[in-house]
Amino acid sequence: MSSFEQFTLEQKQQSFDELRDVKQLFASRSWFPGTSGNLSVRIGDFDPEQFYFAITASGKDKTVNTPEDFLFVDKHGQACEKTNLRPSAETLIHCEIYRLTGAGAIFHIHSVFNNVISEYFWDRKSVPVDGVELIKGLNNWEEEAHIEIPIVSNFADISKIVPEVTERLQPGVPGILLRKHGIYAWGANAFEAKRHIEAFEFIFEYVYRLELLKKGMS
Ligand SMILES: CSCCC(=O)C(=O)COP(=O)(O)O
Ligand SMILES: [Zn+2]
Repeated sequence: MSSFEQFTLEQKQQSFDELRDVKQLFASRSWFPGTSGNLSVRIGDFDPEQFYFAITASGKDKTVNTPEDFLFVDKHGQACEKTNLRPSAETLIHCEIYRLTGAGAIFHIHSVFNNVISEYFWDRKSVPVDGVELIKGLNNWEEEAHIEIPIVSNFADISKIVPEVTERLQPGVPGILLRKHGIYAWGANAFEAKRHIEAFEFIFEYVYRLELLKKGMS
């Protein structure tokens, strides 16, 4: 079984650099209101028995860069190195998504569109999406694809959200909505996770505007 000590300083710095680039880009899009959101990238190969990832520290203003923005945790969400930083309060959700999918990166943002849509479709526990071109951004190339984006409960106690994530993850849908909270999207690497979160946000705005038009409320 691998241990965290195998990773070089350069490898660790590369993970932090990757997170910093995504953090800056998402901040420029106002995707981290009120210190919300968290980002992680896995380091090394995926082994369900043991894996490690870099994650944003909890409660930080993600629109600014400091030398203390990220830390490494193991598959249980425990810090790998001595640090005063606390990993994201939502680290356990990242741990579970890595365990279930073997993803290489997981990004979480709060937006008005993802919050409104999660509440609007809460009764059916998923967001139906029909034939929108940007579904291809989720790597689904089917003609007129139909997808259902799962919505799970939001609890202050994050450990209570995890079993719903386990139960509701949809094969072929690299994201999950937390009710009135935000979207988690993941991919094989940071490039793919970014593409997925962008596709989801486009889809949420599309669905929102279409529902308004249907009601004659544009
Ligand atoms: C003020 S946002 C509430 C917490 C949250 O939903 C979030 O995404 C940020 O939490 P973190 O501990 O990762 O800073
Ligand atoms: Zn959140």
